[in-house]
Amino acid sequence: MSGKLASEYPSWKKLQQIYDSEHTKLVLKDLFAQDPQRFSKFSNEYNSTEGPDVTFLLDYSKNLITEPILATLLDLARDAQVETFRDKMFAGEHINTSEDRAVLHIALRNFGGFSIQESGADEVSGVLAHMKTFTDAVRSGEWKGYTGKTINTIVNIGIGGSDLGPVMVTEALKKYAKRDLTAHFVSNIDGTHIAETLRECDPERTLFIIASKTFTTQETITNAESARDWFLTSAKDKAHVAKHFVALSTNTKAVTAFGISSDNMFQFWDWVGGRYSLWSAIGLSIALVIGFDNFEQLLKGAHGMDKHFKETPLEKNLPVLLGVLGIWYNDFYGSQTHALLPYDQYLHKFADYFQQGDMESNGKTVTKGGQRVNYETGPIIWGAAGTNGQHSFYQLVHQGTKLIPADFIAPATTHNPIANSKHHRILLSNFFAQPEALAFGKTEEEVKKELGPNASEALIKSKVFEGNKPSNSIMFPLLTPATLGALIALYEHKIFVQGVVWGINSFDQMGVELGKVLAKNILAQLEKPEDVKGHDSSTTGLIHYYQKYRKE
Ligand SMILES: O=P(O)(O)OC[C@H]1O[C@@H](O)[C@@H](O)[C@@H](O)[C@@H]1O
Repeated sequence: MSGKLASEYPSWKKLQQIYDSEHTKLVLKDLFAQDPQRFSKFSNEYNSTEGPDVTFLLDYSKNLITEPILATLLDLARDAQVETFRDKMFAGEHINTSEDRAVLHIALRNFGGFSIQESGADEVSGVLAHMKTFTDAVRSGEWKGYTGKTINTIVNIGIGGSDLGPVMVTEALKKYAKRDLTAHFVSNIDGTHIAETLRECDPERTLFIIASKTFTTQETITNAESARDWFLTSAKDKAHVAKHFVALSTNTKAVTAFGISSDNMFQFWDWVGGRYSLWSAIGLSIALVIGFDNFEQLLKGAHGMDKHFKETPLEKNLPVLLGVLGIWYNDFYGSQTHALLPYDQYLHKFADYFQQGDMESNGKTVTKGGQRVNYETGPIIWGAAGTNGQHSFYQLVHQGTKLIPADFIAPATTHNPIANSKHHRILLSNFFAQPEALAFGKTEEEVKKELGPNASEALIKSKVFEGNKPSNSIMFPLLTPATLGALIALYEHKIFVQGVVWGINSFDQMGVELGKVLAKNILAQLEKPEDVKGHDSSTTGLIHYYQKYRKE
């Protein structure tokens, strides 16, 4: 991000030459055969140096790299000044240039004393204390609803970054959940979402958490108003709203205007990006579900990874390694997507979460300086929890025409060792087998041997696995709050590294604006066909069709 396009760096040019001349020779089967030390060379164990013990293994040996290629990829990180920009982020410099903001999710989990000057950074511990007091009161039953009953249901109303993090983490840490507190998450403007949720709620025992950084997001405010109307149908008196509605926001004025008292508002700051906000007050639903101490462990685990990212040389720096490996496929192999494949049911929302985390951050076409890039930026992120994916899309990953790099993620120990951990052993055997199959495939010779002399040529060909499909494997002892925190921070920083190399601003999201503006304009035209003006014939035709058939 030195004002240049990434493709102008000497290291980028060198990588292109290496790709052109060597990629056909980069065959995992041969690379492993040639070097018995390949695993130990291309794997790293992470051990936290601060806070709770967190450890995991990153095995990146099944990538289409050699030592010189990796060294050149790391040169690319150096040419792009990744370390300088990382240090600027940690110091609170306004690296989100288009919005003139600092990028300080690391300040929300700063238990080890990074010195950060930005205003608001010194208020974090106060908000955490507020969250703790509130969380303890609700969970202990001390906080009562308007008829004196305890809270047994929470409904987080938010969208995007004000929804996906809490959803993913409460699912991931369900083992730590207070089971007699039900959590719902309403995000979609589709009235079905709030209507179906409210069917399961008792107004006397439900707490609504209105989560919106701006407190102007149409979906969230509309859902919150409908929730308030529903609540007041039973509670009647507006004064009761105080016991049942809290807000998580940076916008005190709008929160107060909604009718939520500032005592029931949990603050955060403009330097917390929506997709990096689960560590802030936006995490209140997480703290309510798993308890404040576990929430703090999550934060501390992330802080450990922040330290690792800040202090570890590039060669051993895990977010940097993941970042540059992704660039190798995205920009030189032409891979369009990257799959996140956790072999842990608790992580079933992990890919959904990083769809926003990665694609909203790095789905950009112009550099910070306003130049159009002449290379690919952010990959399409997708995935599902294993082994479900194996019975669905893995066919294409194994035998389709596309190269899909993937991260396999799994815990060594399960929280649910039912049937003497038989389930977990089967799960893990698949976690080990899939990357192996992807990397090494199955040759025509092997298939022929298996099928015998009478097999047709076509059948033989259909059973060949070309292999040579790259993957990373991440394994940790057990999915604890601290481990999850470290894992999320690992991917956050990977996204950062890639954004710096591509020279883009990973921290704005201008691309979500146009659709919002057009929808607002159309909303005002929906009543009468003669009001529908200023559109192309397709949009006009669609609106007219709606107007013909709607029943309201
Ligand atoms: O938290 P609020 O302000 O409601 O925003 C919710 C979401 O809105 C979207 O349009 C994006 O900008 C996201 O980054 C953001 O997380």
